[in-house]
Amino acid sequence: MPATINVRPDGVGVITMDSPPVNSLGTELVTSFKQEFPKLVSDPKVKAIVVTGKGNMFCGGAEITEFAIMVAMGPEKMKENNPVAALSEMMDMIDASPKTVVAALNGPALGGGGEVSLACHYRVASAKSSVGFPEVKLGLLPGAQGTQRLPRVAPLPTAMSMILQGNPLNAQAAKKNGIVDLVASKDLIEEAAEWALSHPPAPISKREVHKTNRFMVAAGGLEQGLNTAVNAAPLMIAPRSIIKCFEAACSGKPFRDGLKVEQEEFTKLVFSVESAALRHLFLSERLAQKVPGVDEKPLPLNKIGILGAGLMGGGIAMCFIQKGIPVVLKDAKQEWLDGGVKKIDSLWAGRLKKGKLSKDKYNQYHSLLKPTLDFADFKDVDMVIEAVPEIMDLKKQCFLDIEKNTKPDCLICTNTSGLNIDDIAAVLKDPSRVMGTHFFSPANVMQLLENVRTSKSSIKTLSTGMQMAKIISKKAVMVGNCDGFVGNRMLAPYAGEAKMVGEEGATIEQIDKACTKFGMAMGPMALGDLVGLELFWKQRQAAGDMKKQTKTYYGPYELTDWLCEKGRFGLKTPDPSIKANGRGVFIHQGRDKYVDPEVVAKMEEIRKTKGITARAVSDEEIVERLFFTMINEGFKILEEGYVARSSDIDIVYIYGYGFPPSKGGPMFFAENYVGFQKILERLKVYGAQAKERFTKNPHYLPIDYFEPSKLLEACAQKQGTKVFPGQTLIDVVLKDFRKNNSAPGPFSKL
Ligand SMILES: C[C@H](O)CC(=O)SCCNC(=O)CCNC(=O)[C@H](O)C(C)(C)COP(=O)(O)OP(=O)(O)OC[C@H]1O[C@@H](n2cnc3c(N)ncnc32)[C@H](O)[C@@H]1OP(=O)(O)O
Repeated sequence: MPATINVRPDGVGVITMDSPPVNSLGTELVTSFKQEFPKLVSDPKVKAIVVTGKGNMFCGGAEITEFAIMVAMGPEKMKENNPVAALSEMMDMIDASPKTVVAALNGPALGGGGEVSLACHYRVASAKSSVGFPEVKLGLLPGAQGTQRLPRVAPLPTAMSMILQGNPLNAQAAKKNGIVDLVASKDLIEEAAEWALSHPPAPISKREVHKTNRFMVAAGGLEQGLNTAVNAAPLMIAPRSIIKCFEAACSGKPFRDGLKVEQEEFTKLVFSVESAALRHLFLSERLAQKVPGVDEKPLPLNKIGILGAGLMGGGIAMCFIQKGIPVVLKDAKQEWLDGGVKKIDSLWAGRLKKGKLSKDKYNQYHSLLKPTLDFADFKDVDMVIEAVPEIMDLKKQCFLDIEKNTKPDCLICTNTSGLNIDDIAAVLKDPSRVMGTHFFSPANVMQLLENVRTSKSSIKTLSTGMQMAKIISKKAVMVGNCDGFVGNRMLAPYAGEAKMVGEEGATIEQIDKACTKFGMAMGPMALGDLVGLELFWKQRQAAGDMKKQTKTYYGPYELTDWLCEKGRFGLKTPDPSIKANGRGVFIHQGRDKYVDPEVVAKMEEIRKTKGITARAVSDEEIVERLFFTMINEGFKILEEGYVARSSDIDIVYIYGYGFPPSKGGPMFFAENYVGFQKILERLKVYGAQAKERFTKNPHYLPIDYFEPSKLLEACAQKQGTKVFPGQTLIDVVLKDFRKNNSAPGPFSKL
């Protein structure tokens, strides 16, 4: 039974929520709770009741997978079978108990779990427990009475921060804010039982909202909270609904009337595409950890070697050290090593100065870092991550040196973002030890890790790579070894079209603004300046033929070449003569930036050379051309088998490229916001325009990124087909597609 009861000798009935892994309030648990709880109420031997959770978790909230089922039923059917209404009834049942009910918080009480605790008359918490309402992160609000109960116990600013931002409170803070009555010092259940026996029933629903909270609402306190929330996430609709619920709670309305508002707002949110997107991300993030076929026990990772003490190598070293894992950091020259260590130290010292890092931790971090020039220091490491410059021969030589100096089972990983990892690995006796670990810059900050599977990587290697990401708290996605992997491969057409619409007449400001208005953390032009404009330029130089670019034509390169030839790579290249801390497309001064007038003049010159007359380009066209080509590339990656499922692409884009979470990632956006048919149709239109440009103007090369993916075409044919709640149509179509087509990627037959 997911809810179990037992009666203690002192007459306290204990009901335990037991639904692993997090005691989420699925239909089964709620039904079982509603059957068992009345037994305690009616049992004459029971004097008081304690509600608790099994294991380390009180309760992780409503069962998130059931929301998709609710939505699939539609609002009408939902009236008959509504799991959240059932949850609310469970709250009423607890609240109305004639016997005192105490929540014994044995661990986190989140969302619906927090609401169960507030339905109880009192809360006794273990020191390691917490209370939180993270629903807003799923585009929702506490829909099982939480919005009406919390402002009846906590000060409004606390309640707002908890529900609008989803910030949990630890037991001590919850006690300070009136949410928890006692933090247990010895035995949680004993102390909760004692509290229950010595206090009368006191349902929160009967309490008046504190007059300070009422006064704050009357004085406009809610608007401030709303503004902060809306500024932080302008595309989200949940904050407005949450504010309506607070208004209802704090305006003197009876509890039941407030619940009606909460119910209405919750229903609106649960049916919204924003909430669907955020729920998709929650589940996708966890699904990405389950890589098909990668199921061996990982190797232990007790010590790590990093080769290359540059910006990436240093950032990667920090990730391990901050988790207590010793790192041997090697470079080829003392000055490079010193520079790397200095940079790392400056980051830790900065945190020390701001009080964000203790002196002890700072010292501990340094004790875990061993800088060296000697490969022999890699003799006992379990994994080496190579982060040297992107030069194939250099990487191959490094791999041979690593092989000579490490244990035979030590993993050898490369942080390359552009080179073929199979080619690098081919120099080794045992290429099965190799995989790609593509970190994003700055590596100690960015959450994404693209783990790259080569054609020879062993399952043990891949399992260890996924485990490594968990240890250092990265969101890892396993991808295949294709050009640019997932993220940069999809970025190429996006960046290419950004340059193309610029040549056609859109201004640099307009291009970036259209993308930030779409929700991107920054526009493509600003992104280029941030990551460094020279990357692609150097790749093309290395490939030997500047005109041909690397393998395919990703839009015009004249402007970037001109900037790179002048040494203006973006944020990393200051220009003291104009007081710029970075110069690329933009002149960066402090935190401000403006488009370099010389860039505008150069763009006009390029247009003149190519015989182009600038035209007005609409924001809509910019968005379609940049994002639809990016999405098309995502479909091609799926059809070629370089990624397991569409949601993995979404995770890459959310955590690595600043794609707006409320749009769920590019593939979710394609399926749920735009529709495959429209994308296909627009790709054809823009593709025809690109073809005409190429045929008429000798300055252009043919573009193949408008060529529609076969998988996209197959999805467009099936558009509108119903799939099981929680599934995506892309993945359903993909399954058939993979059955009937062969493809080069490692996931093509999985
Ligand atoms: C009506 C109500 O007001 C509405 C709600 O309650 S909405 C739900 C609100 N609750 C939440 O948002 C909490 C979501 N969960 C979490 O934040 C974290 O999972 C946690 C802090 C509870 C545990 O974190 P952690 O120990 O790192 O484990 P984590 O990997 O995240 O989760 C373990 C498993 O439980 C699942 N899970 C966690 N919370 C869940 C939930 N509320 N519903 C369904 N599944 C859940 C995860 O998907 C994962 O499944 P998997 O093993 O198949 O991958």
